[in-house]
Amino acid sequence: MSATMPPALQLEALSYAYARGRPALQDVSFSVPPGSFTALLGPNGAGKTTLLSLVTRLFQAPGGRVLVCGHDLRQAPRAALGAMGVVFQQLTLDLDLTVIQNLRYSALLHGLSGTLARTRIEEALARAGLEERGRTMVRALSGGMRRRLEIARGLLHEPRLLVLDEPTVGLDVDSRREIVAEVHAFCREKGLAVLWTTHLIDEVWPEDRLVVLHGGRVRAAGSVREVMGKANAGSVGEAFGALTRGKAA
Ligand SMILES: Nc1ncnc2c1ncn2[C@@H]1O[C@H](COP(=O)(O)OP(=O)(O)OP(=O)(O)O)[C@@H](O)[C@H]1O
Repeated sequence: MSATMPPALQLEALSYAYARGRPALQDVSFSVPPGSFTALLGPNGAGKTTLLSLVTRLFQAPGGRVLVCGHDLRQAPRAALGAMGVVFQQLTLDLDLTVIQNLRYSALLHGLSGTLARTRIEEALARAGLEERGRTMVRALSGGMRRRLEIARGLLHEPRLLVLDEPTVGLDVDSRREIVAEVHAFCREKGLAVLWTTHLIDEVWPEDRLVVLHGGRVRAAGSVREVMGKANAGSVGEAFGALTRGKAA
């Protein structure tokens, strides 16, 4: 990875408040280095989904900056969003279309057609382990298969950054473990940067980057070892407990 490459994602001083209540995010800054797996770990209500809504431009922060591979989301939204694949927390597949129809529709939205689209769809089917299921209605797939399909769909346009909002919610233990391992492997093999939000400490691997969010604030960010050091903890679980104890200010 080139030392001059900009971060895959850079967040600078992001804050956000819903109409009622206290701010959901306060002065959030961190970056996702190119090719890294960065886990955004926070308990329920920490602000993870709100943060991803700012990163995907569903919401606009009143100040601060979001840069995707060096592209400012506000100044150059097409370039910024084009460099990013997204997997939202809620399923966004059409259950009454086939696997291939869902992929083809997304390919078209990304401007992919003809042979290129067919090649990318074949790659996506293979990546999701759904080669034999292309003509199956999504409704007939298991939860794990649907998630794999969504992840493969998010990679159709070959983004350099993939952001996922608690992608294992609702999956059984085996599917969850497999999907966590697959995305880690893909990140390592293809140099894809990943921002993975979760509240589950066992989804964080020792070589990951880690950002701990609590009460809308970044409590610690860095390598897993650095975050554990900051919390004076012997494990990710201990660090998470120490950094998220009590009410956030
Ligand atoms: N539409 C909304 N209107 C008002 N407050 C909201 C809204 N959505 C979220 N919040 C509040 O903003 C804060 C952050 O919520 P958010 O959903 O971003 O957290 P989260 O870390 O994704 O939590 P979870 O793991 O439960 O999804 C919480 O206090 C939540 O109650």
